[in-house]
Amino acid sequence: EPRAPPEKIAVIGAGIGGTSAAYYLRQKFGKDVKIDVFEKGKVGGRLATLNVQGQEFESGGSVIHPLNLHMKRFVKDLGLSAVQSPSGLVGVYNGETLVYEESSWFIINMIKLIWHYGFQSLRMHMWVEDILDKFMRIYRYQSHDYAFSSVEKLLHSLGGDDYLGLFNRSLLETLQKAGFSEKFLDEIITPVMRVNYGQTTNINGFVGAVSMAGTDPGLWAVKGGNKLVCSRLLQASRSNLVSGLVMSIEEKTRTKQTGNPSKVYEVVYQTGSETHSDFYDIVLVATPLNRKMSNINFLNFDPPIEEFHQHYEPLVTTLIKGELNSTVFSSRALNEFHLGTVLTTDNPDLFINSIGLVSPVEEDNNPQPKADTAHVWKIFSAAALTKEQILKLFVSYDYAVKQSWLAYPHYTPPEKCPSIILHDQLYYLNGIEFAASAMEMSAIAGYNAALLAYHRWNGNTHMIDQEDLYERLKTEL
Ligand SMILES: Cc1cc2nc3c(=O)[nH]c(=O)nc-3n(C[C@H](O)[C@H](O)[C@H](O)COP(=O)(O)OP(=O)(O)OC[C@H]3O[C@@H](n4cnc5c(N)ncnc54)[C@H](O)[C@@H]3O)c2cc1C
Ligand SMILES: CC(C)=CCC/C(C)=C/CC/C(C)=C/CSC[C@H](N)C(=O)O
Repeated sequence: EPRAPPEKIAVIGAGIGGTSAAYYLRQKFGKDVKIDVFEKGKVGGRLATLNVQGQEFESGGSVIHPLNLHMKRFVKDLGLSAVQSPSGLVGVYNGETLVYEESSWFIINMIKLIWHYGFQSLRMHMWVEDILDKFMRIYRYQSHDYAFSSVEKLLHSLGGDDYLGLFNRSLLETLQKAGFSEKFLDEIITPVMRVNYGQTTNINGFVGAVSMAGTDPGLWAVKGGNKLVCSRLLQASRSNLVSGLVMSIEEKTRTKQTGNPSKVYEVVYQTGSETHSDFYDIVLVATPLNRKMSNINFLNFDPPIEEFHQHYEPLVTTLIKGELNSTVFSSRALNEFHLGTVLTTDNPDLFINSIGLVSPVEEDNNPQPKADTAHVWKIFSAAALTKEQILKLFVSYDYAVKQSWLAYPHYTPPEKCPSIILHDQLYYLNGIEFAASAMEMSAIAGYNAALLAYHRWNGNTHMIDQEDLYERLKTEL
């Protein structure tokens, strides 16, 4: 006999991971299960906007890849629309000069790249494309309802030992072995890792490839703000949003109406100054587990659930409306400075990772730097900028606003991804960020956790951790 569906499920965290999990849990478990989504801050989590003089700008997760199929589907199915992300010209600054500068002419760019770096740029493109090609297999597995019990097994199913090897070695090691030159790594690859992950080529090769994919053409964002996906997913999942801080989760035995004792989880949470608790059959934790970010205590588990000491990289997003001092980066005045983004090399004297022109979340255009005009620039830096630092970068500015993040894991390969299954019916989504942190990765983790919870609840072991899925599904329609 099929097992009765669970009565209540808790999801902790209303970022893209938690809200996509709630959406897929509803699809799998049906209309009767009660789903509570706990959120201590704002729905969206690391998808957020900041207001600059009446207009909203992305301050967290901003760009989405054209092949991020879950994000694409959410936008379509939830009645949202997409806008193209700014794709202005990019330069690379090393603290003294621009070591690389894009031109608006495709052919000139090609000649420049070949002149400086031979065919390494083309080889890099092919390397990323091959990794993305294999990455796309996850969509086929998930559309056939297959789930994975660990991030390592998921990665292995995409491309075997080579794929897992990418995760276990640094990007530097992988690219050096593949024959890429020091100059190319320092001047092109490191600046991309700095803008996207605030780190160097010491990150793992998989997140390195994801980061390079973040420079592909056709990047997009959600009109009105990426965080709208989270609120729409919550609505569509018909979950109950609990605005509160989860403090602890404890396994308890409860006698249900049927008279049989069953294992449940007691979730203790705080709303304002009040403490409450509730019981759940299944719990999904959709926030990084560490003291600084979530501080959830797992009580009385046998064996105990390990303490998480996952270090997340501090990062500050600063939005400034002002007139850029282009002479910081080149001898040219602003009316001859056509770069929309300046990336930086790994120079300890530099106090920013990147600076780029941005558009409001409602707009679908490419801002161009113009002389005597104040534009909104987004700066990523490891620490908050001082007024003196801002005045080095801008001739003048009207408005500045900042948001501090613990943004993404500090990657130190080789490392083990935290388990997805923490206990019998207790799941953890954010271990996937140790492979790579991106919106689509959290959406994949949300879907995977919903499938895993469903199959484990119903004893469908044949739908979990299947080997050779790619070969097996090749012949299926
Ligand atoms: C500055 C920045 C730029 C980025 N740019 C991009 C980009 O361009 N493209 C891209 O794809 N990705 C980008 N990312 C990464 C992307 O934003 C994240 O990978 C993704 O949003 C993570 O989503 P999540 O739901 O897993 O976690 P989160 O968004 O962190 O959600 C977790 C939620 O849980 C809540 N929570 C935590 N503890 C508790 C508790 N005890 N009780 C209740 N609630 C709790 C938090 O408040 C939070 O809302 C960027 C990230 C940052 C910070
Ligand atoms: C998950 C896959 C296959 C692809 C995602 C590619 C992608 C969009 C990578 C970007 C990841 C990231 C963390 C970017 C941070 S900064 C983004 C942007 N440059 C900005 O200026 O805000």
